Amino acid sequence: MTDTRDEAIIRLFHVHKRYGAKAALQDVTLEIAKNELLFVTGRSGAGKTTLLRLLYLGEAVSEGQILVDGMNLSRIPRARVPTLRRKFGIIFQDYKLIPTKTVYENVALVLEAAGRKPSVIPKKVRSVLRIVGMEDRMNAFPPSLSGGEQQRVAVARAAAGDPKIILADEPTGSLDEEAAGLIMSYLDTFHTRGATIIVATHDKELLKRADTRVVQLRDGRLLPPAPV
Ligand SMILES: Nc1ncnc2c1ncn2[C@@H]1O[C@H](COP(=O)(O)OP(=O)(O)OP(=O)(O)O)[C@@H](O)[C@H]1O
Repeated sequence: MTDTRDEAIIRLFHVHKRYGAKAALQDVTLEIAKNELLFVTGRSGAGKTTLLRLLYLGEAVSEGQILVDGMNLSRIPRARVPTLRRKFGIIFQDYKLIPTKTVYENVALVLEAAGRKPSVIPKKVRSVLRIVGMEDRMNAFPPSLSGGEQQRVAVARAAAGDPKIILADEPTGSLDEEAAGLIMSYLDTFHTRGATIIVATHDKELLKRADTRVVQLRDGRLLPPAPV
């Protein structure tokens, strides 16, 4: 008999997150399977970013439990937080690239911080930049790139360390349709290579994809799945 629980890489049990009197998430229970690609949607303020932040201990839950790849986030000692964070690659809507470092350096920094051997870093950086079509711009500085190009570098940076989980917070929010489609195609590539991917988005074009599970937050609560 298959135990479906073993296939989950992330589990949230009755998770609440409060900021003072504001309930950003209320009683969220959710399982995300290994190598799933999941969209989290909902209006501005519904709790999408909060949900992503809780997964890598960017914030702690107020109540409830989260398990990530076997780690119970309520119980992990501070010394193990870097081990948790290395499971994630994170893509932000506003790219968050370092403007004074080149494209190459922005990606290499993540690998250096993760303690990768210096001898393997150049090959790895070139390989992820090649996937997102930015290898020929590796000596450019982010301010000289378009928004779509910066986001492609941000995707490469998130994927460079071969994280088990990639979180993307409105990754196409400031891009036109064509650039947004490219970003999603690169995320699909890393998904095919085995990553679990969670995308928080309002982008109606992305949400039209028939093959991807969509969960919806409203005022911090997860809506029940729509009947099929
Ligand atoms: N650090 C914080 N302090 C206080 N309130 C916060 C904080 N972070 C989020 N909130 C509140 O929690 C609620 C959920 O915010 P969150 O950023 O998760 O929403 P979101 O769905 O990601 O919205 P958007 O699509 O606009 O990014 C909002 O009402 C927000 O104002």
